[in-house]
Amino acid sequence: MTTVLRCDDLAAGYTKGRPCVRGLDLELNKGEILAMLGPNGAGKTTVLLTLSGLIPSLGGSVEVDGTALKSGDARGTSRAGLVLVPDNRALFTTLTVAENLRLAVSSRRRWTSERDRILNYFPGLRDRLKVAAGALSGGEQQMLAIGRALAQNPNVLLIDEMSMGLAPVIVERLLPVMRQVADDTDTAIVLVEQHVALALEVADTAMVLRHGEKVLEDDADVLKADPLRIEQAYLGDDTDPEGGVPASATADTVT
Ligand SMILES: Nc1ncnc2c1ncn2[C@@H]1O[C@H](COP(=O)(O)OP(=O)(O)OP(=O)(O)O)[C@@H](O)[C@H]1O
Repeated sequence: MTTVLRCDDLAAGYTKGRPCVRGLDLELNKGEILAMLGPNGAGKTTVLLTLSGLIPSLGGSVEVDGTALKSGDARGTSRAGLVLVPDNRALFTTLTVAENLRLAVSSRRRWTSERDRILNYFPGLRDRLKVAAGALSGGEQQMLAIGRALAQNPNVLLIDEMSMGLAPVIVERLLPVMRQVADDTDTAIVLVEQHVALALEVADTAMVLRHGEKVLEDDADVLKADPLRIEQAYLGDDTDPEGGVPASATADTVT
């Protein structure tokens, strides 16, 4: 097992001295999938933005493949092989599918082979290569966003709310592809996901963040067998039903 992503005592947020994520330790091996779970506002997106250098960290350290990342250095982070698929997908909507992919492939020589490798994961895009990204369905756009990230051959792929705006049936199809990618390429994947049960099906480990702190971490199989632990981690001490009790972790969605 080789650790590819490690963060120690990470503090993250938007105002110096007022972190909304605190004391986060995280270790991920090559080819492993971590499901990062938690209620709205727990800090999941903030962690991904910090890991990818899009916002500076407020404390702690992050390493990719043993190399310490500089805080807020998005370019250096991307060079280290850490790639984010943001929740808004950030596609060039007026460019075609092929053009979006082409921009992510660094070598002209490898373009065709890289394109075909990505289309093997997402065969639904094959007939859509000449279509503008903005004209794709939500599921196709997500495939393209992930495909574009894969074209950068990441060591670590961070995917924020892959299922945002997608029907569960599409999510059921996409998540196993991420498992396949991790197995084929040894890419480590952090999945921020609201579809808890589906995420646990493909993940190796899972953690729950709540109010900016890790309140639960275990093997995905162990948590799958004991969904009450996840439910309790989401709830914390908020037992007031008026406050909104989340759906069971056995259900498709916990928000
Ligand atoms: N740009 C911002 N400026 C200031 N505060 C922010 C900003 N974005 C998020 N926050 C705050 O940071 C905290 C964590 O938010 P974050 O979006 O990371 O949570 P999340 O777990 O990803 O939630 P969700 O599941 O709803 O996306 C929240 O209190 C949120 O209001």
